[in-house]
Amino acid sequence: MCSRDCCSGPGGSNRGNTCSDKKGAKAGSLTGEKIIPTPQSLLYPYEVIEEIADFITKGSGMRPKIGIICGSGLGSLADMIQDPKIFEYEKIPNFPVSTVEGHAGRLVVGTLEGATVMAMQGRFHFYEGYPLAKCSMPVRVMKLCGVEYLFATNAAGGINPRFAVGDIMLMHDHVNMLGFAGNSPLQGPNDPRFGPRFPALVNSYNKDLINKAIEIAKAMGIESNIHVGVYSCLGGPNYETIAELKALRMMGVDAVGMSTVHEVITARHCDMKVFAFSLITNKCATEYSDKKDDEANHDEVMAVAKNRQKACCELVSRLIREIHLASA
Ligand SMILES: O=P(O)(O)O[C@H]1O[C@H](CO)[C@@H](O)[C@H]1O
Ligand code: HPA
Repeated sequence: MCSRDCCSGPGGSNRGNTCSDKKGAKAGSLTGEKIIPTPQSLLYPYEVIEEIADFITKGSGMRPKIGIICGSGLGSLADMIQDPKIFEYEKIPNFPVSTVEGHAGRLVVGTLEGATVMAMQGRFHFYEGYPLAKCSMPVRVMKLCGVEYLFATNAAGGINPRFAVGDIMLMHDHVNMLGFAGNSPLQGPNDPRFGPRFPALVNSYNKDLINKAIEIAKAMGIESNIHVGVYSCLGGPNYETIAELKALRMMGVDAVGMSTVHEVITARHCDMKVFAFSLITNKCATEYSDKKDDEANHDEVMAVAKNRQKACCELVSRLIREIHLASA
């Protein structure tokens, strides 16, 4: 089974759900040929993930314990890493490439507050044209590199009216809208070496880490900018309509974005501890208005992330320090 970008990602000549490398399968087309569905989990068999993980652990000489995914404009989280070994995505075998502004496209391995860490400076989104299994494949790579804790960060729109731009929402749950639409990174045959066929997702977001983060926020004096809430991932790349935002709010969603949930599902499936937060980069309007200011835009998202990167970096580094000290 082919796992290369030719079959399943932006720039690939055979995008969609077909694979001309598959024995006996014809490349599909929209002109009447048979379309061969490629189960998402077959895109990256265990052995391919293992090869990528070997490439990183051998290339860096490290087995990182904590994995970080940098959200839009939050690449500075990876810049904190000391003695970094940097792997450009395009030079990692079988790795996708980043196509979104604010996602540099490199994996950084090194130490942070004494802990060995690896950070994705650039994540993959469904709207880039990648299947979910491909978007979250690096989480499995992290697992096989030795990672036990996933720190997933994102930029998100605040739906909860109490949230202000620049606040940080610690995720304690999610509503998986892509899942509602029948999409999962775990679709296809299950490989039990990663985890069970039917993983439970209650308690996905580690409560101890949330509590520690709240304590850290108090010590940093940013307690009033910290919330605990529910994130929802939509497919994007368009931002939401007012009616969608109203519906999400009625469902108990506090912040909305286009990422993270499939990474968390993949991490929980392989039994990682998860800590995740959303930087609220814009307030989502839930009432109709003619004001242009009410419309989300990626430049604003990036600008707010840049302004708040210091606080995000401090929160992450202090939490990593606590994890490291507790395990030392
Ligand atoms: O979730 P991250 O990658 O932080 O990025 C968020 O910001 C982008 C939209 O401005 C979308 O990609 C959305 O998901
Ligand atoms: O308002 C938003 N909606 C979806 N994704 C986002 N990422 C940042 N802000 C937003």
